[in-house]
Amino acid sequence: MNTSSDPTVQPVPASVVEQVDAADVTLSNPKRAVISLGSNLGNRLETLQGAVDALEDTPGLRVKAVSPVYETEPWGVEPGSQPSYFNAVVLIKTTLPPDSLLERGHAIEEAFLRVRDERWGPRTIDVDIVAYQGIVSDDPRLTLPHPRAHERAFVLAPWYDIEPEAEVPGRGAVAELLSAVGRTGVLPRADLELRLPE
Ligand SMILES: Nc1ncnc2c1ncn2[C@@H]1O[C@H](COP(=O)(O)OP(=O)(O)OP(=O)(O)O)[C@@H](O)[C@H]1O
Ligand SMILES: Nc1nc2c(c(=O)[nH]1)N=C(CO)CN2
Repeated sequence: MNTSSDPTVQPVPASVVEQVDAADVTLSNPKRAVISLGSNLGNRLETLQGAVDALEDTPGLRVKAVSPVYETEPWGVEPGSQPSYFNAVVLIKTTLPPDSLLERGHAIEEAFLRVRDERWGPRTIDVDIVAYQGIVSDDPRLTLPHPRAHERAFVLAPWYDIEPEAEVPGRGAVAELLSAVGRTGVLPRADLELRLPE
């Protein structure tokens, strides 16, 4: 049937076509991104798994790899002032642009009742965008790569496990950055595991 001559078939507006494409990463040119997850309040493992599942449930986003879980000393605060963190890194493919991915990360944090009060305060969940494709940007709303990722063993160690050849754009190889910062206070928890959503 020639639909263009059928008055009952309406042409699909371009904006709708774009939405449909954005809803399925298999349809259009997905980008790679690296997400860091951290939790030091409540049931830390359950929360990390919930965040992985929530990422996978996002239209236009697929989780491609999930790192081992690390138990880590709180970084950037007085030693002993906070519970230890569970940290993991997730590799995704997505058709969401960076600002929508950031928004989705904030929505996941809200869903897990993250309270924002003090800087680097304890939290049920932290969702950081470590890198998005090779983009380098110093926009404070979304700095890429994450401005402190290259100095955080709790990001570099799990990322290295699932992508040993990875680079932090503009900073160098994850392997070398990890050697430079060391693994002190970052312990693999081989007894724990996050599931890669099916
Ligand atoms: N790459 C990024 N990933 C996530 N948030 C970012 C990024 N770059 C800038 N931001 C901005 O940082 C703001 C504060 O984020 P957040 O409260 O998660 O910081 P934090 O986790 O306490 O500290 P840190 O940024 O050192 O990890 C966010 O509202 C966001 O706009
Ligand atoms: N070990 C550890 N320390 C932190 C973490 C984190 O995820 N793990 N996140 C912070 C703010 O993003 C500050 N300090």
